[in-house]
Amino acid sequence: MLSVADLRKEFGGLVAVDDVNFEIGRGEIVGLIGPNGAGKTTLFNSITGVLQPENGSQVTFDGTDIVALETHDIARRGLVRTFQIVRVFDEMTVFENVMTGALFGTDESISQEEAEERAHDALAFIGLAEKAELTTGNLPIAQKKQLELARALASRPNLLLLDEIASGLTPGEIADLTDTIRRLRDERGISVFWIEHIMDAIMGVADRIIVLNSGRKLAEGTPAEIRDDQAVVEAYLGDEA
Ligand SMILES: Nc1ncnc2c1ncn2[C@@H]1O[C@H](COP(=O)(O)OP(=O)(O)OP(=O)(O)O)[C@@H](O)[C@H]1O
Repeated sequence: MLSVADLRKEFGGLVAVDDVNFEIGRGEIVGLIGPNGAGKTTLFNSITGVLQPENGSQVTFDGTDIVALETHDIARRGLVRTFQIVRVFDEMTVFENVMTGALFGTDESISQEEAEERAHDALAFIGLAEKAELTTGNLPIAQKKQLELARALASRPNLLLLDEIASGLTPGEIADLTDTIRRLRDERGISVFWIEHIMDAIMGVADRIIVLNSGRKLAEGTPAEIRDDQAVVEAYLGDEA
């Protein structure tokens, strides 16, 4: 469903993403790991229209070339992301935040009632229904992260891009979050592409892992293959795992 070919992004003389190629299939959970500065966030930004990649980069989503499209246009086609630093609106209620996803994330024009239904459904699925009327700014970080997921879900994504959603959470919260992400795939058919530094979060749930190092794809394989890959251990996992 997502096909990336020869993706390249430079900042001045620095090649942050260096001719990267990969595909993500329908219903897959794919992890993206690598050391700080490897180019993971730049790769996400180049796919989602936040950054314009270099000429010759190809990004195709469900058969459509999305390289030149704007972020909101890409989101409306079903490719939706969360951010490393949560970007929920603190002064709004939890429900109002999820409504922004339901109303603005989707390609169809839907009624207020339909949007409210989608928002309630997303909150219930993520396990935040009881918090719907609380002011977002007062939520603990784990619930803000759940809220980001609920807002993304309310916009009916086909592919969800998660940027370090497990950071700052306790092991118990990470286990709950991982379970939710697995359910999003199993029960809603949503594919997931997930940047993560916390190996316990990603290794147990990913079908496949892509490793970036200095902008290049260093390895790609099942979690077991990646753990055993000598080049990956030397570049990254030796410190992290
Ligand atoms: N807007 C920018 N302008 C200049 N250089 C940038 C910019 N954004 C990122 N970089 C550089 O590009 C490289 C890749 O950064 P990026 O943030 O994509 O890495 P990352 O793998 O996401 O790192 P982390 O795990 O720390 O989030 C780094 O050398 C970084 O300093």
